[in-house]
Amino acid sequence: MAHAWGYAANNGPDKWVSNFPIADGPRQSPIDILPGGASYDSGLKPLRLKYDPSNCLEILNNGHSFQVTFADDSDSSTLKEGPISGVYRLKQFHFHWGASNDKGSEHTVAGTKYPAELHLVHWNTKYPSFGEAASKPDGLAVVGVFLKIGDANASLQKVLDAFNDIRAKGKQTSFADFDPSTLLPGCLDYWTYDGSLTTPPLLESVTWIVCKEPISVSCEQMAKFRSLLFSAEGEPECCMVDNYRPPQPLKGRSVRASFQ
Ligand SMILES: COc1ccc(C[C@H]2SC(=O)NC2=O)c(OC)c1
Ligand SMILES: [Zn+2]
Repeated sequence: MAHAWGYAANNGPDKWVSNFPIADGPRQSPIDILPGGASYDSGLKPLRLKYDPSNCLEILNNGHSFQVTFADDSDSSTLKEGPISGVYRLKQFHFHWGASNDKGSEHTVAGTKYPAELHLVHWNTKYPSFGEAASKPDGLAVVGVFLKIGDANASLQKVLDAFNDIRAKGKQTSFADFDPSTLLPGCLDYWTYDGSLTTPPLLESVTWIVCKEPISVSCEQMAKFRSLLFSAEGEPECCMVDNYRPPQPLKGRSVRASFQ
């Protein structure tokens, strides 16, 4: 029977190690980013992101978050340069958020938690597929973007408007013609470090690229995130909130900054 991990007291992040021992591994994510402890690396290139809205396929509630999935059978939506070498294809994006605005992000910055965090997941095309890449040390590159309470985000609203069709676990609906670059901050300064998936199987295959500048989200939009359910139709309703893993030990890793 597949292990039913989650974010509750009985199956949450502190319990994952029993079925996924790598949870105590040397390069786990997320981490608390200390700007003073990051070293500026002038060799780091600007992020080169190119997304084709026509690759956008669907939006689904997977019981842990919601994700927007992209066609990844060509190099039309890619991440290049930055800290990586080669070409990484966009596979999906999803979010993590809290029950209240004082928590929700996975990465933190000098202990500061943001109300939510966006993850744009890309896989290295030196491998034949996303599944293959997910098990390789240089297989994945995830761009993380913090969300900060402020003005309503018009681009994010397009995603939230699809929520009525995916309220329960397992629900999905078509979602087309969306450009994820409209969810990026104006400034693409970033921190980067070697890490892992932040959910089981917690594979240590992610080059993390965390943007310094947040994007905005309104209080009303955060309430919409919290209207989703961890539970499937017909099950007792359980609000999808606090679907974040707390920061993990750095274990000697260095964090580099693309900016001074
Ligand atoms: C088996 O492959 C997987 C499994 C889970 C995730 C999602 C995790 S990883 C992250 O950054 N945030 C999350 O919620 C994944 O994403 C790359 C890849
Ligand atoms: Zn994530």
